[in-house]
Amino acid sequence: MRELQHVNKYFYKYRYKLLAGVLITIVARIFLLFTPELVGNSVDVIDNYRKGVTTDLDVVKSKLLINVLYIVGAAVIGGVFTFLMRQTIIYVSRQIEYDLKNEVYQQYQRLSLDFYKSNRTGDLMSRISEDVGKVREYAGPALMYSINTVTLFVIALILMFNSAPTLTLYTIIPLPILSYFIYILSKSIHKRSTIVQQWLSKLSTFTQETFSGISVIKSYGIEGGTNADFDKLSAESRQKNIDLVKIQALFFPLMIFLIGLSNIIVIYIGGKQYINGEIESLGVIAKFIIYVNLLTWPVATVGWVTSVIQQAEASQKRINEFLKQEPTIKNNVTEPSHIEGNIEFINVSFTYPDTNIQALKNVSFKLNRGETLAIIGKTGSGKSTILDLIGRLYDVTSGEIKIDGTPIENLNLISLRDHLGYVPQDAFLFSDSIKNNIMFGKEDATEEEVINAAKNADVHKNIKGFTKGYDTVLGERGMTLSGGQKQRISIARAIIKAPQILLFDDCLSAVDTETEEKILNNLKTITKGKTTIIVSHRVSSAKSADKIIVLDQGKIIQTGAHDTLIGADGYYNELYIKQLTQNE
Ligand SMILES: Nc1ncnc2c1ncn2[C@@H]1O[C@H](COP(=O)(O)OP(=O)(O)OP(=O)(O)O)[C@@H](O)[C@H]1O
Repeated sequence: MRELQHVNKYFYKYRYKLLAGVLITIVARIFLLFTPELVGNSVDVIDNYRKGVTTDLDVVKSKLLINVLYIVGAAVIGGVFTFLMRQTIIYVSRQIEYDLKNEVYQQYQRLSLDFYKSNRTGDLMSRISEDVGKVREYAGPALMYSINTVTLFVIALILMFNSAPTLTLYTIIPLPILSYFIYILSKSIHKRSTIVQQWLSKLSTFTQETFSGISVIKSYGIEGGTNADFDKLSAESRQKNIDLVKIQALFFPLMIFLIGLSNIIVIYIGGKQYINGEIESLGVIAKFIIYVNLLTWPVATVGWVTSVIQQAEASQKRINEFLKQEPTIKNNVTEPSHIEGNIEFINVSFTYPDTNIQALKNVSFKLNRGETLAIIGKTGSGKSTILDLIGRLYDVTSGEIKIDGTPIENLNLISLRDHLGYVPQDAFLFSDSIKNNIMFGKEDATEEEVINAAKNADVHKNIKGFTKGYDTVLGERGMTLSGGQKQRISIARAIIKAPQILLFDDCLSAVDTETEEKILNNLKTITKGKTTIIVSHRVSSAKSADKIIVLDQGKIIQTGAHDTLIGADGYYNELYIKQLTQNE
C-alpha cells in the first residue's frame, strides 16, 4: 500500500464527501438488516398461531401486515441510501480519477523531449487511462464495498450472536473459504484479462497501421497477406478470450455452491437445535437463511477487493515512476526575460543522450538581431539540432549558447520560447479548423491577422478555394492537405506570433521554387528587425541570407555570404552548380 499513499492527498481533499459517504453506507446497511429480523418475526407470529400461543387470527393478520409494511419501508429507505452511497463514494472516485489524470497529464507536459524519446507512446497512454482507471477502482468501488462489508458483517454478527451463538459459528464457517476462493479467482481473472487487453491492443495497433498505410498495401497488392496476418492475430485473441471466459464462468457457480452449503448448514444445524430446544423459535432459522444470503456477496467482495488493491498498487507504482521524474530542461529563472534576438554559439558540441550520436562538434557562429542565417548541409549533418538547441529542447553537451549575451540557461524558459517562432521539418497540424491551426501561434489573433499570416505564407488562395475556407477541418475526418499546403499553414502559424527569432527547419522543401521565391520575398518584410534562421537543402532558400554556414557531420565546413561561397571551391559551390543545372 506504500505506492497508494499518493492517493491520500485526494482522500483528504474530498474528506467531507467521503465521510458523508461512509455514514450513508452505514445507514443503508442498517436498513437492509431490518429485513431478516422482520421476516424472522413474521415466521414466529405464524408459528405461534399454529402452536396456539396466539389464537386471534385478526391479531396475527395485523402483525403480519405491519411487518410487511416495515419490510417494504426499510427496503425503500435502504434503497434510497444505497443510491446516495453510490452518488457520494463513486462520485468522489470519479473526481479522484479526474484529478489524477490531470496530474499525470501536467507532468507529461512538464517533462522534456528526451522523456518522450525514451518512453513508448502506448505506455504513456496506458498510464493515463488504464492505470488511473485501476486506481479509481481502489478509491471508489473497493472502498465502498469494504465499508459495506465491515458494516454489514459487524451488525449482522452482533444480531446473529444475540439470537443463536452456536448456529452463528456454524453459519459463518464457509464464508472465509468463499472469500479465499474469490481472491484466487479474481487474481486469475485479472491475469487473463490483462492478456486479453494486450491482444486487443495488438489487434487495434495492427488495424490502425493497415488503415494508415492502406495506399501502400493496395499499391503493392498485399491485401491477402495482411488478411492472413489479421486472421492469425484474431485467432490468438479469440483463444485468450476463451481462456478468460472459462475462469469467469467459475465465479457464480462457486458462489451459489457456497451459499447453498451455508443454507444447508443453517437448516440442518438450526433444525437440530430447534428440535432439541436450543434455539427458541423457528423464526431464527428463517432469519439466518436471509443473513447467510446477505453476507455472502460482501464476503465474496473481500477477495475481489484484495485483488483490486493489489492491481491498484501496481498501477500507482507505474504512475509514480513518471510523477517522480524531473524534467531535464529546467527553467532556472522566475523573472521574465527580455529577448532582443542576438544569438551566439561558442564551441557548441552536442551528443544525443539516447543514441550517443554526436550531432554537433565545436560549432561557433554569431548572429546579430535582424540578421538572417541559412544553414546548409547534407542530411544528418546536424542542422535541425542547432534549432532544437536554440529552443532549449535539449541543453548543450559542451560549449555555450548566448542570447543577447546571456547564457541561454539563465533566461526564463517561457520567455525564450514565447519569443521563438519555430516551423518544424514535419509540419504538424491538429485535427481542427485551419483558422485554429494558424491561431495556435497567437490565441487572441484577429481574423485579419490570420488572413495576413496566410497571405504571407502564400496559402491564402488555397484556403479560399476550399468550400469552408478558414473553417475547413483538417485531420482524420477532415480535409487532407498536400505536403506543401501543410508546410505553408505551419509557416503562417509561426509568423502570426511575430516573434523576435524565427526558425525555419527545411519548411519549404515541399513547395515549388516559384512559391518558395514568393514566400522568401514576403518573409523579407516580415522578418525585418527579427533574427531568422533558415535550414535548407536548397541554395535558392539560402542565397539571400546575410550569413550562410555549411555543416558536414556536425562541423561547420564553410561559412560566408552567398557571393563569397559560390566563388570558393567546396560543398556550397557544388550544390549551387548541381541545383542550377537541375533547374535549367
Ligand atoms: N532525437 C534524436 N535522438 C537521437 N539522435 C538524433 C535525434 N535527432 C537527430 N539525431 C541524430 O543526430 C544527427 C543529426 O541530426 P539532425 O536532425 O540535426 O540532422 P539534419 O542535418 O537536420 O538532417 P536532415 O537534413 O535529414 O533533417 C543524425 O545523425 C541523427 O540521426
